[in-house]
Amino acid sequence: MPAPVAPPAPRPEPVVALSGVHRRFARVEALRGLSLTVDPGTITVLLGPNGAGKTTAIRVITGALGVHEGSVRVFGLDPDEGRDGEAVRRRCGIVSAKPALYDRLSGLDNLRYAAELYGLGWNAGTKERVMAAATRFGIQAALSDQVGGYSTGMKTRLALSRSVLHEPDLLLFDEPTSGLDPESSHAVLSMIKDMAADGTTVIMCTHLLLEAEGLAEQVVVMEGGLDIASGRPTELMRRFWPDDAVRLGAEDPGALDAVADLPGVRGVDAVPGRVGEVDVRVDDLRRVPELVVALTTRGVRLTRVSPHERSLEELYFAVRAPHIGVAASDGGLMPEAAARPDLAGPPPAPTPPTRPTEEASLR
Ligand SMILES: Nc1ncnc2c1ncn2[C@@H]1O[C@H](COP(=O)(O)OP(=O)(O)OP(=O)(O)O)[C@@H](O)[C@H]1O
Repeated sequence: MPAPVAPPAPRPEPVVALSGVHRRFARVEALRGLSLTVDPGTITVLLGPNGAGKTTAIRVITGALGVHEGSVRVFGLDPDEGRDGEAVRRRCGIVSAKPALYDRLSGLDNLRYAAELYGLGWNAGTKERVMAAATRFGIQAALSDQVGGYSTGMKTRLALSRSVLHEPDLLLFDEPTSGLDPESSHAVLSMIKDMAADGTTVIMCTHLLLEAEGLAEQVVVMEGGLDIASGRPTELMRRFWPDDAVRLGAEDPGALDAVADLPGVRGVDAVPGRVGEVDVRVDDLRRVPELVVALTTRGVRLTRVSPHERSLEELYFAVRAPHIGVAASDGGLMPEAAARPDLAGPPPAPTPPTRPTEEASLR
């Protein structure tokens, strides 16, 4: 008798659940129906052009901003000031893009003040926490200096130290590596990973797609106050590009035309900026040796055969393409899109995607 199949584990209670959230400022509707779910212990990265609503979303989650419509739940509570705001904020650590610090105070006094605000008191245990946080973020040697003399990176490190003093369950970072040198950025990102590995939930905004690549368990691409796509990067990539692809290069670029007619080939895409290379979409990567043999038998001298892994950058531009009036290229990167870092005014009506057949499922 076959063993009974165990029912799937229930999904854990989300740490953050936003549903149909609208937030308006005088003339701008910064959030136009944003929905977002964040599971415990995961890293969610909010991506999107300037003005997409990322910072507003973070401020709504922390209760710094109320909403005009929709529902916001953080740890199952309403973070609005008049409701459970204080209870929510006690469990959150926040680092904004330009952290507010007291320039005239020393780093230590800034941390001490924050510890007192968190209700930790100033005792041996708190002092130990302060030193541990400052050491973790590499700012301990400068703690007695006035913060006004800190570099941008030192200020960010101090703000990061401050954000973890009360051992929050949810960390919200708005461009945490902005202004940091590569070494410091690397250190900060690996600390964020460590904290998530320890069970802390992290939500972060960044414009640096490479940075998000190694970090995001969930990406949320925002545009005009809405989430236009969200999910695990690998799942989103599979939705956009259901086929596996292999990149081929040849000494004679024209020789690669032959590949389109070979068995199992579903399409061939030029690689922007790389003459003599193409991405070949196949029904199964196990076809690749066959393709190589077929091409070499026809006298094609191959210079490159490598699986083509999609990057988060390609995904980002593919997701945004219909919103900026540039069709998603099968080759991935769209220089036209890269040259338009922001939209002036509301996005044009979406154009049908050329490849992503499941685009309709992306909001
Ligand atoms: N306090 C405010 N008063 C008026 N408008 C605001 C305010 N805060 C945000 N906005 C507007 O709301 C929209 C979304 O802004 P938001 O800062 O959330 O975007 P963002 O995605 O974080 O942008 P960036 O990547 O530039 O930081 C923008 O049009 C912005 O001008």
